[in-house]
Amino acid sequence: MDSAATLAFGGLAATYLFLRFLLYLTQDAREPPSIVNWLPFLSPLFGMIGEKSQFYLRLRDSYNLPIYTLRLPFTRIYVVNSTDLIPLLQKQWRTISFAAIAADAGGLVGMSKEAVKVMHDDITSEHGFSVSWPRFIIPAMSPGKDLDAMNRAAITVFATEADKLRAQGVATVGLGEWSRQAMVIATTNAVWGPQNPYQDADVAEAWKTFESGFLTLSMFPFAKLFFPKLIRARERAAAAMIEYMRRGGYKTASGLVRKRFEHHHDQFGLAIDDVARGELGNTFAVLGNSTPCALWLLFHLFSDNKVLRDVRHELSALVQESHEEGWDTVCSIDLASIRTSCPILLSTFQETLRYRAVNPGPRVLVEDVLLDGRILLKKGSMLMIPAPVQHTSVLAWGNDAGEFDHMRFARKPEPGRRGPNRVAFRAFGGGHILCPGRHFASIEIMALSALMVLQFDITPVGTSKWVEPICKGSPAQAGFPIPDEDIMVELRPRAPNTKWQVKYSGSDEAIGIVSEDIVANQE
Ligand code: HEM
Repeated sequence: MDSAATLAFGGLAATYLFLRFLLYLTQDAREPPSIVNWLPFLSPLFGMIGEKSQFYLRLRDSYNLPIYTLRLPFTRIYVVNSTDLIPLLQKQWRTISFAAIAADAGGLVGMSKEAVKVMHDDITSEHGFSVSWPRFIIPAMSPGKDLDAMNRAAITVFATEADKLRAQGVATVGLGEWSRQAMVIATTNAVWGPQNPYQDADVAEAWKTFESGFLTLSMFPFAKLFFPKLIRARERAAAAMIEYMRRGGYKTASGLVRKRFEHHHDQFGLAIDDVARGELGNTFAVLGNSTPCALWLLFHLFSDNKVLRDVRHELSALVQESHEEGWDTVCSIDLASIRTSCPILLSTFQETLRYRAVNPGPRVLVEDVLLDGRILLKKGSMLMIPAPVQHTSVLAWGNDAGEFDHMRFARKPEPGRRGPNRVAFRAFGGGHILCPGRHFASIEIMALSALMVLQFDITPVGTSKWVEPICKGSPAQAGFPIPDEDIMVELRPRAPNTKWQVKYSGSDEAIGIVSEDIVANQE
């Protein structure tokens, strides 16, 4: 070895030893054990980027720890495996904060410095902006007339889309693209009302571009210089939303948007343009999970004949037939009845959420926390409760945790078979950070699926065999995996000369999907 090589090798070895020592020195013995340190501060990054949610499953199975630390450059992440720790963590919602993450998104959607400051003020108090708004909108998103109006608006779009497809006869579509478009139009119409800016395909496309680069923007401090395309897309969507707000579009929007306006503008004094940019942030919550979730439910319903048969049987009982000149049959359905009369569809939906959700459940420590009087979590760190870790836990779900069982949530308790574990069901979050859109999204996605199951046969193009989609390129921030290639399918109307009359009458009771709603329904 020549002296230059010796010097380089010596330098590397010294740096390595120094970094290992730094790791040791800065890790408190009461913190969760730090793992994956073969290349200090960098090796966890390789796993997180390369393996995505599979990384956390591998670490759970290899190390068998209730909670562990991943050390990264300038930060650390505590990753939770143990279901038993979740209630303890949820009690500390002020200091193990989701609001702090939501507040950081203000800058990314281009809100003013004043607005971003308001979002960060009193971050641990229920009177602060970022903690109080999710509570403030709950009445508009809970069972009642506002929620019914939203679901009705979405279902009107689905019924029209189904009519258009039936009129085409056999249609060939990409299932992902078709369901995404139907969900985007239905959901955004339901949320932003008759003046919905996303009705303009150009604005919807700009939003899609911005969404795909959101994580990139959040990671690079000089994003404006390096990613002009993303910034242009954001500004295109922002301009449309600002115009919508200035024209008073929110006045005819859903209760959700009206409540947000009242909270952000009337109570906290945000400027109209900032409120509008806030709606870009809201679009992540509104569309991010529901669109891919709808695809996966359709996939599970149509790719397994048994599931399709069971769900179709259940739904067919809700259809009333009559006759009208020019039609073989007129079929009428009130989709409000799927909430109470379709336990197998509901169970298939819940199982789809359990089996497919990959949300990382991120939180930020805004203060030091001594969990259970023994586990130290340090201020400034991140904490994650990855949904797939909970959803595949054999302890929580039994030996068949790795299998898709469409009856899992519908079956009566049986000796020797574990029932659903509600704490380990993380698709909608839990405790204080529980998705307020869950009632709307559940009805909406099941309604779309119900119409498709009743009206169409769907088969992959050129074969009757469905293939599990590969999702290697799915974006890291996606709440559900996005397939690398679309699933090309043929949609064939089951009874071509049938007229469909679809309505949604509404309901005052929540569907029991998360434990918080099941308890509330029983009270
Ligand atoms: C299948 C569809 C959906 C899923 C799986 C889902 C999932 C989630 C999850 C997991 C969280 C909490 C984040 C966490 O624990 O880390 C959340 C929060 C939220 N979701 Fe959803 N969501 C869905 C649809 C919707 C829809 C349609 C809306 C609005 C119309 C919505 C509005 C929100 C809001 C506003 C929050 C923030 C709550 C807070 O800050 O406390 N979601 N969602």
